[in-house]
Amino acid sequence: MTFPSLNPDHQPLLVADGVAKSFTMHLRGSIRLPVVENVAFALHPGECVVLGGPSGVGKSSILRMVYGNYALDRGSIRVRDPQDGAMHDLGAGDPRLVLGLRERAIAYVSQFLRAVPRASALDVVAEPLRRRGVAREEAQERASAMLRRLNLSHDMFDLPPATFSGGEKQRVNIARGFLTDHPILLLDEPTASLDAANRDVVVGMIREKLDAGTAILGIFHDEPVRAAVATRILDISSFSARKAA
Ligand SMILES: Nc1ncnc2c1ncn2[C@@H]1O[C@H](COP(=O)(O)OP(=O)(O)OP(=O)(O)O)[C@@H](O)[C@H]1O
Repeated sequence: MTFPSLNPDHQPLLVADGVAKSFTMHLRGSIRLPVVENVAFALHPGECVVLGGPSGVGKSSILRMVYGNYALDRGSIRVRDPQDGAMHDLGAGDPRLVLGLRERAIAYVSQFLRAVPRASALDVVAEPLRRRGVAREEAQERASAMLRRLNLSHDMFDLPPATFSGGEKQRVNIARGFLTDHPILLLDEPTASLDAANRDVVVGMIREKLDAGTAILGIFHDEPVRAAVATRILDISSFSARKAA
């Protein structure tokens, strides 16, 4: 007998509650810049929640808080750890917890690749798999297949991505983020620098992730991509701290 409440498909993988964020501009007389407040949402397996709202409303800031890059002023962001099935508050600011959840629960495709000097594109893509214990040969084979799917020229696989074009770097970044099976995937404008053909490849990859039960939280300014992948739009304007300020 199974209990519905124990079915992982019915349980959220991430719950944000009462989240507030402001920035203090220390070089500008410590002016406080409120951004968002009372941010509350849940993310379930197989859904793609797209953060919407005008420029500067706080979409990237929310994504960065969810990845543990930005501290929260208030509230909690609880994330399910596949290791013990329990929800842990990433917003509490424990760096070991943040690193552990990045290892096991949350993958992030940022807008820009932060390449390791001298590491080849293939190694940059394979590295998260290697850290998860996959043997070097298998990790490189899977990385290579992913880069081929994203139409990166084979000549570039052994080169460091530092000198690649914007779209080439973005494809390396996408391949790296999509190769592992983290239950939560954060996407910050993954198709911004891509041509139409590669944009379609990425839409296909996002849909496969959703079919496999991955929960996606993302920012997509590209309207056709957004329409093709979003299961729900979360309008961040409703959490803006500025309208009340
Ligand atoms: N590190 C930071 N220091 C100071 N202010 C910041 C910082 N990061 C973001 N902000 C400010 O917070 C506000 C929200 O920025 P954010 O990048 O989250 O918006 P956004 O909705 O993602 O915008 P866009 O759609 O233009 O990318 C902006 O006014 C921005 O200037």
